[in-house]
Amino acid sequence: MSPCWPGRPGSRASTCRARRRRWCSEERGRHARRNSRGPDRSRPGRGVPRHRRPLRAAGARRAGGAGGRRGGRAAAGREGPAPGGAWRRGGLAGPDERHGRLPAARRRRGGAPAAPGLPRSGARPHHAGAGMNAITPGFARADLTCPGGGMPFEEARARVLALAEASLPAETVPLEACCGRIAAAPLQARLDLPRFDQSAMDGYAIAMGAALPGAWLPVAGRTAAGEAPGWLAPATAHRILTGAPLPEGADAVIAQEHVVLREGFIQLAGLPAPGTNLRRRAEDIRAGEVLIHPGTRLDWRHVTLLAAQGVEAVPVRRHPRLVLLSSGRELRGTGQPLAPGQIHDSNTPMLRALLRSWGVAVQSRPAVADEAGAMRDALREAAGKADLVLTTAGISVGDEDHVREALRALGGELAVLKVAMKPGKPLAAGRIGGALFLGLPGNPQAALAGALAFLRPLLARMAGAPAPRPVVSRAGFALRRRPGRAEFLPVRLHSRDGVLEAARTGPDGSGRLSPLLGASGLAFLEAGLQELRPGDALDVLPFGAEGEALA
Ligand SMILES: Nc1nc2c(c(=O)[nH]1)N[C@H]1C(S)=C(S)[C@@H](COP(=O)(O)OP(=O)(O)OC[C@H]3O[C@@H](n4cnc5c(N)ncnc54)[C@H](O)[C@@H]3O)O[C@H]1N2
Ligand code: MOO
Repeated sequence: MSPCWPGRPGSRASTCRARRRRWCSEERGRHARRNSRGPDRSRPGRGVPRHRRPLRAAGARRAGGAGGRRGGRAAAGREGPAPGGAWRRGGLAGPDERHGRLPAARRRRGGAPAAPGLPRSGARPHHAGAGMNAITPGFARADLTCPGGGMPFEEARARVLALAEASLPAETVPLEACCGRIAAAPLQARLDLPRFDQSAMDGYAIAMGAALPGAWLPVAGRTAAGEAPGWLAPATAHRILTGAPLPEGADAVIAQEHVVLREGFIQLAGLPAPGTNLRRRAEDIRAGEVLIHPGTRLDWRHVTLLAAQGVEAVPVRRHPRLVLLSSGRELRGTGQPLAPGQIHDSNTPMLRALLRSWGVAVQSRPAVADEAGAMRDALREAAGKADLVLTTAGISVGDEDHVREALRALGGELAVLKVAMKPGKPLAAGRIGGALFLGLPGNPQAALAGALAFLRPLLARMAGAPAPRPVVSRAGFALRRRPGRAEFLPVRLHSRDGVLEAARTGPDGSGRLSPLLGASGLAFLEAGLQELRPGDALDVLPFGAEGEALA
C-alpha cells in the first residue's frame, strides 16, 4: 500500500476520526447521554449548532476550555469534512468557511480591541479581518488530553494556510536584488528577442535566389554586431559577423569556413537551405508574452531574462517579518556553560538556518523564561513587529508550558490546538494581534516536522507562491505501524537503478538529532497507513528546494 501526501491522486481518507471515537468512547458516552436528553439549557450554547453559539469574552476561562478535560470530544475535527486536497491544488486552497475561517459575523465586526500594547487585528492588510478576542469557538472545547487525539493533519494544514488571508504587500527591488524573492506581478517581455533577424555565424550573407553552386560572388558591404543593418546588392555576398543584423535582401549566411575567398570574391561550395545560420526576430521571445508569473521564486535564470529585456527593477513580495521565540529554563545558547539539567538551544539555530536556506530571515532572542509573564511580554513584543510569530516548546500540557495561556491572555486566538501527527502533535496555530502565530513543539524533530509541514507552506502562501511539492520517491525500507496519526520520518533520497529511493537515517525518537545528519527530507506517512513495503510510493518533503525543482 503506498502512502500519499494529502491531495495526491489516490490519497485515502483518514480513519483518524473513527479511531478517536474509539479512544474517547467514555467521553462519547457522556455526549450521547447528553444528546439523548435534548438541549441542555443549564449550559449556555448547548444544543445550539456550534457555529451559532455566542463568542466568549477575551481570556474567559471555560469549564471545557482548551486545557480542560471535558467537552473536548467536540473538537472541530469532527464537525465536518476535512478540506483535504490542499496540496494538490497548489497548497493554496483554504478550508471551507466554517472550518478554517473566523465566523462571518466575527469577521464583519473585526473583533474586539486587542490587549494593551498590541496592534488591532487587521492592522496589516495581508491578514486583515481577524478578530482577536478569544480562542476560536469550537476549539475552546478541543480536547488536549484524549490520547491519540488532535485534528487530522489535512484539516490542520488547511486551517493554517487559511490564516494568511492575503499576500504580503509588494515592493520594488533592483534587478540583481530580486534573487530569492517572489514575483509580485506578471513580468511581460518588452522586447522581441532576437530584436532583429541576425547572423548566427561569422561569414557571408547571400540571397539564395541569386546563388548557384560553384559561382564566384563579389563581396560588397560588411556589417558587424552593433551596426545598423546594411543591404545586399544583387548578385553579391555581404561580409557579416555573428550577432550582426542581416542585410536587407539576404536570406542565408554561409559560414566563412565553407567558402573560398580570393581577391574580394567568394566561391560557394554548395548551396545552403534558406534561413541557414540565421536567428530570426522574436524566435526566442515575443514582446508581450508573460515571461514570469506572479508567485515565482526568482533566481539567476529570471535575472538573465529580465536583464535581456532591459528591466532594472522588479516587483516582489515584501520579506515576511518573522520573530522566533524559544522557551525553556533548561536552554542555554551556544558558547554558554551548561549547569546540571541544562542543554543548548538547538531549535533556534536550526530554524534560523533552515529558514535562511528558504530565503527567509528571522529575528530571534535568547530563550524566554518558563514563566507566564515572561512569555506574555515576549509574545506581545513579537506580535507588535512581526507578520508571523513562531515559537518552539512550551506548547504542550505541562506545568511549564505557557505559550497557549500567554496567547490567550493577550487576546490571541487559535485555529489549531493539536494535530494528529507524529512527531509534532502539540502544535498550535492562530493569530495574535496583527500577526499570525505558529507554535511548534520543543522536541527538535517535532519542531522540524512542523516547520516543513506547516511553516514552509504558510510562508509560501503569505508570499503568494505555491507551496513546494513533495518529491515522489519509492520506499527503500519496510515498516508496520498503528494507523491514526500522519507521520514524518527523516530519510535520505538517493538514486537506485535510476529511481529515487528513500532510506531511513535513524531510529524513531522526536528528541533525536543524529538522524538529521544524513537526511535530505522528511517522508510523509498518511494517517491511515498500516504497512509500508520496499518499493511503495513515498512522498518526501525535502529540506531544500528539490520540491520546487521537481514540481
Ligand atoms: N502529558 C503529556 N506530555 C507530553 C505530551 C502530551 O501529549 N502529554 N506531548 C509530548 C510531545 S509529543 C512533545 S513534542 C512535547 C512537546 O512539548 P513542548 O512543545 O511543550 O516542549 P517542551 O516540553 O518545552 O520541550 C520538549 C523537549 O524539547 C526540548 N527542547 C525544548 N526547546 C528546545 C530547544 N530550543 N532546543 C533543543 N531542545 C529543546 C526540551 O528540553 C524537552 O526535552 O511534550 C511531550 N510531553
Ligand atoms: O510529537 Mo512529539 O512531537 O512526539 O515529540
